[in-house]
Amino acid sequence: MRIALASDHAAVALKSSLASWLSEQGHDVFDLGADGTASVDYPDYGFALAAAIGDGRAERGIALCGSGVGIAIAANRHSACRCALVSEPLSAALARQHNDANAIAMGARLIGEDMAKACIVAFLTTEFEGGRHQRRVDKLSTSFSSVDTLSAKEFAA
Ligand SMILES: O=C(CO)[C@H](O)[C@H](O)[C@H](O)COP(=O)(O)O
Repeated sequence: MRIALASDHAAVALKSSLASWLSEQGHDVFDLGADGTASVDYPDYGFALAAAIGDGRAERGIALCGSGVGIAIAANRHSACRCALVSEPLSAALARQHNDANAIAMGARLIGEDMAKACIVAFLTTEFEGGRHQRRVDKLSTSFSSVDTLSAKEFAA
């Protein structure tokens, strides 16, 4: 599978370990940075990851920062990216089964390497269930500009 990884400075070491591990398993892995521990801004890397999914370079993405929160928010600004923040494998599996997530985000300051790997295994091996979930995932493609102008009442209708 073509898998993109991206992180800010807080998760460079974890990203490097995960990239090697995924490559050893035969995945086509590419690392979008960051390349060192100098302080950088997670939106730049979340956007890069989402863009790689959006233009087809990557089938899946793994986004890492200190908590996973910031880079997940950034990645999800791109309409092509459905990035789930996970810290255990069940959430990663559900993100595939119900949400057809094409990226996961994890926090390098919150979870260890073994747990990150368990989340990735669940993420890469679980299929989207479709059915009622497809309708909901389709709704996620509502454009941001449309969302911005809708009232809560219109969403519920
Ligand atoms: O986005 C985050 C918080 O939700 C990440 O944890 C970042 O990695 C973190 O904010 C970076 O913090 P730092 O103090 O600049 O290392």
